[in-house]
Amino acid sequence: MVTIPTVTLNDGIAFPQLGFGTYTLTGAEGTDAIVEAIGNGYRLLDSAVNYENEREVGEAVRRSGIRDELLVTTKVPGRDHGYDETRRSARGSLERLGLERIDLYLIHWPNPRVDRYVETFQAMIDLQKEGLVRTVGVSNFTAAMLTRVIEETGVTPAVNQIEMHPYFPQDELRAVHSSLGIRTESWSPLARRSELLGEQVIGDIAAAHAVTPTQAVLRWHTQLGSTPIPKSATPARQIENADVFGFDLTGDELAAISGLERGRLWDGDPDTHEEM
Ligand SMILES: NC(=O)C1=CN([C@@H]2O[C@H](COP(=O)(O)OP(=O)(O)OC[C@H]3O[C@@H](n4cnc5c(N)ncnc54)[C@H](OP(=O)(O)O)[C@@H]3O)[C@@H](O)[C@H]2O)C=CC1
Ligand SMILES: O=C(O)C(=O)[C@@H](O)[C@H](O)C(=O)CO
Repeated sequence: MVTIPTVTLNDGIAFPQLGFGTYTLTGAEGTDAIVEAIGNGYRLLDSAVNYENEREVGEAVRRSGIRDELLVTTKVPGRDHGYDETRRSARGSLERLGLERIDLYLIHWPNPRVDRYVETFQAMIDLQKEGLVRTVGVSNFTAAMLTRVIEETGVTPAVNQIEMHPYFPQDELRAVHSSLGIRTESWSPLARRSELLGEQVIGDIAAAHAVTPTQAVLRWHTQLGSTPIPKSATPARQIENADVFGFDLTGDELAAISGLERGRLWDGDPDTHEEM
C-alpha cells in the first residue's frame, strides 16, 4: 500500500497530496471500488450530493474500519444555495453518509446568476463552528468570487477544487490560490483520459522515469502544488495512480507537460455555468 503524503491547509488540517474521485461510482460495485481504493492507500474521498453516491461512500468508510484516517468530501448543489437551504442540505448529506461529520465541505458550483454563494459559505462556516464540518472550501470559484467570499465572511476557503489537467494548467488561478493560502484540488486530473494519455510528450517523459503516462501526469499535478483526485473503478489503476511520489519531474518536464495547454475541455466556465 502506498503512503500518500500530506500538506497542511490554512486551517491546520493535514490534507493528502492526492485523493480519490468517485463520480459515477454507485451501487454495490461503486462501494466495492471505494473500499478497494481505501485499501490501496487513498485517504481523501471526493463525493457530492449530485453524484448520488453519498450512501456508497459512507458504507465504504464504515467497511474500511479506519474512519478517523479518512477525509470525506461532499458538496452543496446549486439547488441548495442559501443559508437555511445549506444547513438542510448538510443534514441530508450527513444522514446519507451515515457519518457524524463532513471532513471537507465544498460549494459545488458558484452559480453566480443565482448569487447566493456568500450566504451558502456563511452557513458552512457556522456548521464548522458547530463541529458538523471540519474544513470549508469551494469548487469552481474564480479569483473574483474567492475575494468576495473572503471579504464578506472573513474566512478564506481552505480548498478550491477546479478543472485542471495538462490541457488546462490553470497557471493564473493557481497563483491566486498561492497568494491567498488556498490549496488547489484538480478535478478530472486525467482529462477523463481523453487522448491525453497518448500524447507523445507525456509518453517520452514517462519513459525517461520508467513510469506510466498516467503517473507522469499525476506527478505533474502534485509538483505544481495541486491535489489531483483521479477516479478509477479498476484496482490495478488505483494502485498505479497513487504510486507517484517516488520520482521527480524536472522543471523542463513540468513546462513541457504544461505546454499541452488548450483551455477548458467542457462547458464549465464558472462565470456562466449553472449546475443545480
Ligand atoms: N467539482 C467539480 O465540478 C467536478 C469534480 N469532479 C471530481 O473529480 C474526479 C475525477 O474526475 P473524472 O471526471 O472522474 O475524471 P479523471 O480525469 O479522474 O478520469 C477518469 C477516467 O480515467 C480512467 N483512468 C483512471 N486511471 C487510469 C489509468 N491509470 N489508466 C488509464 N485510464 C485510467 C478511468 O477509468 P476506470 O474507472 O475504468 O479505471 C475513467 O474513465 C471525479 O470522480 C469527481 O470526484 C469531476 C468533475 C467536476
Ligand atoms: O462531476 C462533477 O462534479 C460535475 O460538476 C459535473 O458537472 C460533471 O462535470 C459532469 O460532467 C456532469 O455531466
